[in-house]
Amino acid sequence: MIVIDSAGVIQYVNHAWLQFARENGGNQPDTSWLNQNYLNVCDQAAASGDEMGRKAAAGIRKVIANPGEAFYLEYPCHTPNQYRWFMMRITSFSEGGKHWFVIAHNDITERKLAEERVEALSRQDSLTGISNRRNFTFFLDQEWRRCRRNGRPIALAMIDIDHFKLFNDRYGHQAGDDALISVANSLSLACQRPTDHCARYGGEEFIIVLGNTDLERARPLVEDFLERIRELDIPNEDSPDHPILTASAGLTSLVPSAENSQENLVESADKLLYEAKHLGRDQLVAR
Ligand SMILES: Nc1nc2c(ncn2[C@@H]2O[C@H](COP(=O)(O)OP(=O)(O)OP(=O)(O)O)[C@@H](O)[C@H]2O)c(=O)[nH]1
Repeated sequence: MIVIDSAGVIQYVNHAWLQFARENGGNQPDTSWLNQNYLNVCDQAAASGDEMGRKAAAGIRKVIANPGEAFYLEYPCHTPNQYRWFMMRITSFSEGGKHWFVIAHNDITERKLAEERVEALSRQDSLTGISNRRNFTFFLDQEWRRCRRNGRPIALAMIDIDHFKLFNDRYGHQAGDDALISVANSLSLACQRPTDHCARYGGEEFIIVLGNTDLERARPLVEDFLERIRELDIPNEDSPDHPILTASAGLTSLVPSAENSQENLVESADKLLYEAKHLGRDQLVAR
């Protein structure tokens, strides 16, 4: 923590400040902090392209201009081998007819790590560990915009496990969960390009987006996804169609434009999946 005057000149530094400076390679003597202009330090950082330096300087000036206000800034401060986040807090007090400004930096790394863990979990399907529908929507939106900018096609496939109710009824819900995990693993292994993404869309339904891919190129890829599910060789002996776990898929592709939407893409794939189910399951319908 430091205290500055209204010109930005440091009047006081506490023990923790000095210790942090020593531990972080500052080899200046402890007393040299006093009378340094902290605003200048931030301005110099800003001039060398440091965005946080610019924000800090602006925040300090704002509180100096309005001493009743406070300013908070969360900023990363990583070293090559340490992930760190700090929060800078600027408040003021009056003493001897003058305003003084307290600048405190608190280590908030633990909180940031916890927030990042929560954020990652909120994007993940809790059973299978692959993306959930929310994260898929986010990815589709990015990929849609990219393909629209570049005038490139985007393909989308809906894949639904066949007769999964019969599977659950015969082998139990836990075996059903294990089967979903195996299917998810095999689909995510197959989706390796940065422009591809697979997610669990709902119960026994998976969704795959293939950026930069037309129908002709997408078709064999989705056929391969269905083959990978067959190759898992998970018995589904009560299925009236096949004694192993299979899936049906609907696939479509379009070039994003003002005349169509992401919802159109998903709806079309869903309709084609419905057709695949009605044609006898364990197959792809692509159009
Ligand atoms: N074990 C398990 N089962 C699930 C999960 N989510 C959905 N299901 C089951 O998936 C089954 C889906 O049944 P239906 O929608 O009738 O579809 P289906 O039996 O696969 O039939 P078709 O799709 O027409 O081939 C239901 O029995 C759900 O309980 C899950 O997380 N774990």
